[in-house]
Amino acid sequence: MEQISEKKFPVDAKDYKLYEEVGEGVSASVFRALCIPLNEIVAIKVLDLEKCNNDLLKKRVVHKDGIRREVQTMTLIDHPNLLRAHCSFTTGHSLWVVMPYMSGGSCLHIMKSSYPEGFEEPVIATLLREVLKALVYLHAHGHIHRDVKAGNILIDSNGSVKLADFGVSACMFDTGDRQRSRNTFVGTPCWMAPEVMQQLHGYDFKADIWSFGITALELAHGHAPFSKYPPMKVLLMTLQNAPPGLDYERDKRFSKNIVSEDVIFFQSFKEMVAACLVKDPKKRPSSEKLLKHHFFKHARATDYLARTILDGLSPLGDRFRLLKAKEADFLVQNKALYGDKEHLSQQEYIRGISAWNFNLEDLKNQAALIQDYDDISNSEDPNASGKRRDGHDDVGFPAERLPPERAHHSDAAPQLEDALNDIPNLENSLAAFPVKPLQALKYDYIPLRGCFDVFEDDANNGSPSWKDSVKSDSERESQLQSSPKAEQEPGREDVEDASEGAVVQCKGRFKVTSAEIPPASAREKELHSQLEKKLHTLVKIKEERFDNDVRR
Ligand SMILES: Nc1ncnc2c1ncn2[C@@H]1O[C@H](COP(=O)(O)OP(=O)(O)OP(=O)(O)O)[C@@H](O)[C@H]1O
Repeated sequence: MEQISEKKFPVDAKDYKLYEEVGEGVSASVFRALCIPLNEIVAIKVLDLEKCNNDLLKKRVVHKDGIRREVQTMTLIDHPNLLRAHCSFTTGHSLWVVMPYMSGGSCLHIMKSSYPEGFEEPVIATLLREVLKALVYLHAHGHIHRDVKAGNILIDSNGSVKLADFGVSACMFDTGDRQRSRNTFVGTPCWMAPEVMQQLHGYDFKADIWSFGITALELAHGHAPFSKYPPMKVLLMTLQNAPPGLDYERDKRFSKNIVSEDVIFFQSFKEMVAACLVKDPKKRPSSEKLLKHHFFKHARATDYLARTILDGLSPLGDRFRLLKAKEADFLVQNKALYGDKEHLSQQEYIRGISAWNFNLEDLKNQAALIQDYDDISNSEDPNASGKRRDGHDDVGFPAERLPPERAHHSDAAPQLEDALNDIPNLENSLAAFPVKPLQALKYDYIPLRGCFDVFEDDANNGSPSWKDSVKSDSERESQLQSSPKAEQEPGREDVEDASEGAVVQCKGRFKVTSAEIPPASAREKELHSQLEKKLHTLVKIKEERFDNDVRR
């Protein structure tokens, strides 16, 4: 039992009156509640400890130790932008964490209810600045948050912003078992940094900077890049594709007038995101440095949030109920399409499901993407599928589009050999991967794969061809080059410019530039191809294991 706040919050369930449910996560339900002796409204996160012990959650590293760590972190931290627990206690099989009630709810909920296409620029800048202040504090105190995303950014009625959910946070100063937890695979796939997925050399607080960049895009678009894809595909895409970023064509609502403030905003926003989404963590700025980025000059006082995005919103409980009802409808309507409910029951997806659409065009696009993977694998080794069935030896890694930091190395071949040697680590990482890849990578469910969609525009729908879209984008880019922008701000030397190099390939709206494709020697090519095959097999093995687990 713990007690931290200056006010004495009681540590007995009978002193609280639970009202409506206002949130739900993988491991917990959150209720609005009254603290009777203090006559104060609070939020209580109720974690079912029994449930947290089940196998699936264990895989997600949300077991009792994780929960204990979360509560510990929540009680020790002390920063206005971090959600601090008042107290915690167990009652029956549950752990109750009592915290301040954030009546605006999470940014994710607000977007789902009222801003499905994302927020306006000053709102984004304000939200992100507040989150970044929290990260500066956490990092300075040796913590990695590991789950930065819009769903964990909470807003109070006066517009104050707090970063929540330390369920997967880790301490940089941990040793022994705790340190090993930094070599595990935790977080939410869309927001997860490549080095967290790869687990080749561990990771540090720069993983939060990547997630922060993804969150920036999430707030701008209403959903995270790749969010329509199932987790295993997100993993492949994050590792293989060029980092996502703001795209002039797609995001021109942020730069309505070519000579206005909007262009400056767009350019600084784009640069800030590009700085975060560099695959080499060493090249990402620290949170402290990022906070100095001129993008944050567009941020306002937090009461601006109360006057804008919170204005006119219905009470959090009502919004939550509505979203849940939509999700339930979706499940009923699509049960026939998607098969048994088990396939849909991964919490990460259910929570995002209300914004999903079924889109035939996109289904085709996704099928085409998957075909690419099949082709690569099959063309390079006609016996590959037979080998995969045999098991562990033939496990793999993405090769052709390795991260640029690797591709640029002149001694790429030894690094690839390293990567091949590290395959067992990657396999372990994937073994801890929490959720079943849905159908997109399921070769035995071809008619179903990739049927989920969130927003059409992600998949280049309706674009005449990728070449056209790239051309128009680069034309606009060159217009922007001559516009006033602060490229020379301090810290830019750290920023990898994802736009350098000619665009040679385009998947959806994401470009692969020549800078990212190494001039490969024969040995490198051979290693690339081996790695690629091995990753395919690894993904298949993981899926089969998951299927077996679910059947059991
Ligand atoms: N203090 C609070 N006030 C209001 N709403 C809250 C509060 N804490 C959490 N919520 C709501 O409940 C949701 C789930 O909470 P939380 O993220 O802590 O659960 P979780 O099981 O740890 O989720 P995750 O899936 O992110 O691990 C949040 O997204 C938010 O909408």
